[in-house]
Amino acid sequence: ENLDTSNTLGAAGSNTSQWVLGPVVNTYIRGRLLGKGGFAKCFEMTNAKTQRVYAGKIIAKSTVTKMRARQKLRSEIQIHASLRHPHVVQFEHFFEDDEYVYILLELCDAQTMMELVKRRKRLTEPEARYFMVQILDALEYMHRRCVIHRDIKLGNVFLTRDLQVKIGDFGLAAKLEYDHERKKTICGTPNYIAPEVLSGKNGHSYEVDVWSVGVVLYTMLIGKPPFETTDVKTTYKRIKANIYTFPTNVSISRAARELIVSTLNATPEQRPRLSDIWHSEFMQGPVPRCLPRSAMESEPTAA
Ligand SMILES: COc1cc(C(=O)NC2CCN(C)CC2)ccc1Nc1cc2c(cn1)c(C)nn2-c1cc(Cl)cc(CCC(N)=O)c1
Repeated sequence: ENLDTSNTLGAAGSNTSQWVLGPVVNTYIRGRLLGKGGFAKCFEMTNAKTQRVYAGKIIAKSTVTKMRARQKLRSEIQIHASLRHPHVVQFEHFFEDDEYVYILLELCDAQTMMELVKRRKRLTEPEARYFMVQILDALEYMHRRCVIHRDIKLGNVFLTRDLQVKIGDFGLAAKLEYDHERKKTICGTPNYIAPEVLSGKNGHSYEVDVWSVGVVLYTMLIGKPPFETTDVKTTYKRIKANIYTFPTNVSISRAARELIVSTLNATPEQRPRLSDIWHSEFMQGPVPRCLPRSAMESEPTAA
C-alpha cells in the first residue's frame, strides 16, 4: 500500500476496505446493511485486527454535492466527535476516500426505541422513567457543552443489547457559540419539531430538546406521537396550534400527563428546564435499575 499519512482507501475487494493511516493499516470488513438514513447507508463494519464491530455510516460523496450538504456533514462529524458520554453513541473514527465518507460509530444491537415501542404498543410508566433518566442524562451533558440535538425522537434513541440508551444522529445538531445565542434556521425536518422552529420568529435554543422529550414521553406511554397525522402540513398546523389529546382508551397517571403538558408548552420559556424535569412528580416514581431483555417483547411482570 502507499504508506502515505492521509487516510486513503487501499485497493481492496468490494467488501473489505483498507485505510492507510500513516504506518498503520486498518482493514474493515463491510457486513450486512443495517439501514438507511438521509444520504447515508449503515453497515456492520468489523475491524479485521481487533474483530470489533461498528455501525459504519457510509455516504457517497457524489450525493453530497451542494456546499450546504457538505457543511452539514462536516458539522455532524465535528459535533459528534467532540462528545463522550455513556448515553451518547460513541463516535469511533471517520475516514474518506475519493468516493465515500465513512463514519464508524458505536453499534447498538437492539436498534432504536422506535422498534421497541412498535413491538410493545406502549411502555409502562416505570419503563418510561427508566428511559427518561438516561435520555435526560445525555441531554444535560450535551446542553452543558452548548450542543442542541434538535432531532430527539424514538428513531434516534439507540439501544444496546442490555437496553442502555445511546442518543445518536447529530445530523441536525447545532453548537451554540455563546450562551444566549438563538439559532435562526435548521435545514432538515426534525420529526418532533418544536413550534418556535416552525414559526422561526425569535429563533430557538435548548428548549427545543425539552419539547422533544415531551413528545418522546407521550409516544412511549400512548404508543404514537401527539401531533402525528397522515400529512406533514396538518401535523405542523397542530404543532403551531398546540392541538393534541390524550386518548381515552389509554390510562396514564396525572403526574405523567402533567409532565407531558408542561414540556409541550407552546411558549419555550414556559417549559421546564431539563433540571426541573428531574424534580417533576412523574420522575419521583419507581425507576427500574435495569430492564429484562424480555422487555423487548412483553411487559415485565412485577417481580
Ligand atoms: C445490530 O445493530 C443494528 C441492527 C439493525 C437491524 O437489524 N436492521 C434490520 C436490517 C434488515 N432490515 C430488513 C430490517 C432492519 C439496525 C440497527 C442496528 N444498529 C445500529 C444502527 C445505527 C447505529 C448504531 N447501531 C447508529 C449510531 N446509527 N445507526 C443507523 C444509521 C443509519 Cl444511516 C440508519 C439506521 C437505520 C435506521 C435507524 N435509525 O435505526 C441506523
